[in-house]
Amino acid sequence: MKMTLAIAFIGGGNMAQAMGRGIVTAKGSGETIYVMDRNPETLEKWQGWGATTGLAPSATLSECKVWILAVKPQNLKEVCESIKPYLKADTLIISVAAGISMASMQQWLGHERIIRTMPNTPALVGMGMTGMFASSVVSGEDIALAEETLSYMGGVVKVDQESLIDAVTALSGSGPAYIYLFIESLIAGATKMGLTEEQAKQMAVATVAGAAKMVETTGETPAKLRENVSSKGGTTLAALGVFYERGLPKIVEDAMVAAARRAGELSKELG
Ligand SMILES: NC(=O)C1=CN([C@@H]2O[C@H](COP(=O)(O)OP(=O)(O)OC[C@H]3O[C@@H](n4cnc5c(N)ncnc54)[C@H](OP(=O)(O)O)[C@@H]3O)[C@@H](O)[C@H]2O)C=CC1
Ligand SMILES: O=C(O)[C@@H]1CCC=N1
Repeated sequence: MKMTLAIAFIGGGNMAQAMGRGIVTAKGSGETIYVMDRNPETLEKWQGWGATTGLAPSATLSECKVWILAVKPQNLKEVCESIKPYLKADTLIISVAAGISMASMQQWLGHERIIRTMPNTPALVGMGMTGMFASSVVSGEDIALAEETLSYMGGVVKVDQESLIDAVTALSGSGPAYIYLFIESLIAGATKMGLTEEQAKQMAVATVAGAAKMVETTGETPAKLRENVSSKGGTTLAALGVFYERGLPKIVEDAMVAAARRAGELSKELG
């Protein structure tokens, strides 16, 4: 027997699929999920996970208590206007859109029960991180429901000011891309030194994952763990010297500021 629909993804692309996959893995099936996306090829993947799908807004949306808004910020206003007729008073909206303010979504939807979140794509493997902000009109029950939904994808951190969602975007939302660039660079450096692509990838991935796990589990600061690797007069200090000389910490800070600034620009341009 088909299970009752519970969650609707509005937009079924990259971020929604990462989140959906987290739910499917945790629940064993996508039968409680409804996905609305205008691309039939995108929907095929969801159908393979057991989800119900639709190409355009329909009454099926009203069957779902939680709606996850997962279209690009540029598409959000038109999408909100198209789904608005199917909203019920108790529908809980979770937005994952970068830069779009709570006030704009409340206005476009004529609805107050909205939670703003910033997830990341490692949700796909249950190792996501989501920052969330709920306004004072959202009940404790709805916040708990949002946290439960998001916990299928990994960790959840609540922030108490909406503006901090831009900082979350600059750290964990966009962050996987920074780490992928670092991994790409490690692989490129190692293959130039003669390791095969496969060997380099295996070592780069294990190094990044191992270092992150050390920070998570040892209770040591990242700075102390870095010092533990850095033998006096050794190889690590030779490498770190280049990173400092070229200003890596400042480069990272500037990059994060650029991401947060872009979120602010999206807000000004789109709502
Ligand atoms: N990707 C990431 O790592 C992260 C993304 N986000 C946020 O997630 C949101 C989605 O991003 P992402 O998944 O990368 O984007 P995608 O483009 O991969 O997915 C959005 C999907 O929604 C569809 N869509 C757009 N408009 C409509 C419409 N009117 N009706 C039906 N379907 C529609 C798109 O179709 P089409 O392609 O035809 O436009 C596309 O399939 C963004 O707001 C982004 O800020 C947040 C955190 C991380
Ligand atoms: O690049 C973007 O705008 C989205 C938001 C965070 C990650 N991807």
